[in-house]
Amino acid sequence: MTGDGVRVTLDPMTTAQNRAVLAAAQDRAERAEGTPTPAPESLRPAPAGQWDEADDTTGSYDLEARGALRRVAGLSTELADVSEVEYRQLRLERVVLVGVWAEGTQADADRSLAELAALAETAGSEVLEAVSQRRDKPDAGTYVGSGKAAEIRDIVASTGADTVICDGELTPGQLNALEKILKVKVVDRTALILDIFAQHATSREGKAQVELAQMQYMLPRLRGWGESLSRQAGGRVAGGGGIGTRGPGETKIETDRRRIRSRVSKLRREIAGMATARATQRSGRDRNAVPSVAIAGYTNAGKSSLLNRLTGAGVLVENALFATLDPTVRRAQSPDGREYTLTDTVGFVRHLPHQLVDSFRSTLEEVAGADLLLHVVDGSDPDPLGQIDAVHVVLREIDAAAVPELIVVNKVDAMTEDDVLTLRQALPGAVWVSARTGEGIERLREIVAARLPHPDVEVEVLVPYDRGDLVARVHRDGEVLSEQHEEAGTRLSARVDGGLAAALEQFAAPVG
Ligand SMILES: Nc1nc2c(ncn2[C@@H]2O[C@H](COP(=O)(O)OP(=O)(O)OP(=O)(O)O)[C@@H](O)[C@H]2O)c(=O)[nH]1
Ligand SMILES: [Mg+2]
Repeated sequence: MTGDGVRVTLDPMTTAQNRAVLAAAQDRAERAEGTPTPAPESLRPAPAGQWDEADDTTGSYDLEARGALRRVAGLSTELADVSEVEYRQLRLERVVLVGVWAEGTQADADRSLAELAALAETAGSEVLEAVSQRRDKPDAGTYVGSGKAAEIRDIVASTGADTVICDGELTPGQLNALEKILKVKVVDRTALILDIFAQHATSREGKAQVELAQMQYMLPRLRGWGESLSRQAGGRVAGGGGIGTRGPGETKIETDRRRIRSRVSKLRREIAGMATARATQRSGRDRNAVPSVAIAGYTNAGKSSLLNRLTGAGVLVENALFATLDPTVRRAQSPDGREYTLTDTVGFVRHLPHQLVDSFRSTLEEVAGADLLLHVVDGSDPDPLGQIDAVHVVLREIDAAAVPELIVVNKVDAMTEDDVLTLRQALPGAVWVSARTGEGIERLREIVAARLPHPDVEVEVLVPYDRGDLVARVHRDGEVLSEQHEEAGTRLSARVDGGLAAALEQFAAPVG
């Protein structure tokens, strides 16, 4: 059955986040419009004031570099390899969004499309229109019903869109059938998220992980893309001179398949190698019994901002989805002087493509292996509880559900008092902070310190003055209960872990 169609013109003022993402996208689009010859322009630094004000708590240098890279990367649509082409052409396209709304309220459906819009804009597209349809379930053949498809075809024609983005993961058959009707390229939410990851990956490991996910997405869809590409010859794909002209024939598809399969195995091997190196570093930290705290949460919740606020790390902060892909580990210190590590990680999203969860598994082990999880929630989002649920789904997938969790509601500066009151009832154990203003950060530091695993051996020692190194270690890794300077040395009463207790044994002193 075909239900009622709802045509939504996205109100860019719905949420502050959406507004800011829109502004950033418009900014990008304007800059791109003024650059008919992208190469020289892209090498010029962005004018001052274009980005968040430059300060080392926002990693603004990285942001600038990313903006420049993004445009240089646009040139790579000239690559002849179909497997490299398909993911690099979403940016700066003019898109129509299409959602099927099968469950939940109208508000849920609107939020889902608003998120799709934010994703599209993060990828560099310009959103012209958003349409959603109420149905029991997506149409098996064409995702939306056939009547709706015809309506969307008219919208595409009248707005001059060159791409339609569907809010789900579509089968190759659905993508194909829709392209036949709409006469423009159709991509799904999974491809869109993969595209953003591809644009944001910077490290060798991150790039390999994204490419692996892309290849796995690509493999079953190869034929579909081939057909659509050949039919689109001479189409309006932005910046893609020649992309549409290379429809691979049957043999080419077979060759591509083989090539992708062998690339997949190679990438798996590479990623496994890099994961081993990281595991070695991690076990080094474990041996020294440095407790580890992982920051996780929905994308754009303010995880990197919080890391910067707690450690002055200078990690990239951007009002864009999936700004962070690589884990950053920084040392932090509790108010009582103990050291621990804080790790910033990739953000999660509703229906995070399983290909990405799979290929980022080794990175996400940082979360699963942590002693404490700071689950950062954007309190100013319209649906913080929905975001928490989505994060829990991913945490279960990566076997991190058992890690002790501390919910940190961020962006309280952007919340109304009413919102705070409502959310407080739903989240009684949460800590309330603003990474931006610093509000609540000291309290957070104290709570984190209290939740760190406690060293469990109590010692009473008299350490001679020439072993100041040991005293320093007790301060750094243990918990000092009392300290006195006596003639023969420093008398310490402290709680430490087993390793340190063994090193201190020779200086054991009777309580006195
Ligand atoms: N109003 C307000 N905005 C904040 C706060 N913390 C972060 N932001 C903004 O939220 C946006 C996202 O911040 P990030 O720190 O990059 O968020 P993230 O969770 O690391 O995002 P991803 O790495 O993309 O998943 C940026 O525009 C920040 O300036 C806060 O306490 N208050
Ligand atoms: Mg981040």
